[in-house]
Amino acid sequence: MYELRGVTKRYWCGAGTVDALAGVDLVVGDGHRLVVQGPAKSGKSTLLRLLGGYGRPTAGSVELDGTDLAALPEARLAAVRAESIGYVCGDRDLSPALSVLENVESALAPLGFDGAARRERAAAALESVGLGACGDRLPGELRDGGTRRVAIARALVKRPKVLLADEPAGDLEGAVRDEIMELLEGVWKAHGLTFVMVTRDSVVARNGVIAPRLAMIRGGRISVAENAAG
Ligand SMILES: Nc1ncnc2c1ncn2[C@@H]1O[C@H](COP(=O)(O)OP(=O)(O)OP(=O)(O)O)[C@@H](O)[C@H]1O
Repeated sequence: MYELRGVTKRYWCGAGTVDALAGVDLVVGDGHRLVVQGPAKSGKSTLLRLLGGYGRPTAGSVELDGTDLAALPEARLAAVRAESIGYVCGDRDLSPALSVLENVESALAPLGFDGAARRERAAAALESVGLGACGDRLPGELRDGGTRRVAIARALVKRPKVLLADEPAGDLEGAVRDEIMELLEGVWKAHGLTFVMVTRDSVVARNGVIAPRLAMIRGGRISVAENAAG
């Protein structure tokens, strides 16, 4: 469960400052899902990064299961990220020179699995996103949203309790975009994950299957527009 209280994130750039988040209060229950939609530069990625334990707020607290991530020493924070948080950020974290299987396996490197266990888990994660037969390919050889599926498998392979997605269907259109959203919906249902997604795209945000609970973010301030049990 996430509980954010009074979260501000201020960046210093040049002579000025930007409050990317300006006093955010937010609760996301265990196994619930939340979609946050807002325009460019409204604070979406900053919010998701703080939920993921990347960076610390300037003020306020970001609690995951009662632990304030902002107060953890860096090594503990890195451990929480590696064990508990799956992060999908388009497909830019994939290594083009590694095979699809190796890309997924690499998420397990900090967790101390031996090679056979890594391969077994990675193969299962690829199977779960419909890429069971593609492990030997390079990411660049996949088509039609395939690299997004690899990125989702890479986030899932550690079996996290939280899945965070930053524009997971960004740049995709039509049927391929819908397939990725349906995949995420299926993942959420199958794994009982706490799921938070941020997007500029109001079509994605309002996609009925994925967004029973929708929040809007503007200028670093968040408001939950619809509040089903999601
Ligand atoms: N590392 C940084 N240094 C300085 N300013 C930053 C930094 N990261 C973000 N910002 C600023 O904080 C504000 C919010 O940025 P953020 O990336 O969180 O918004 P966003 O809604 O994800 O935007 P986009 O949809 O364009 O990716 C913007 O004004 C941005 O320029």
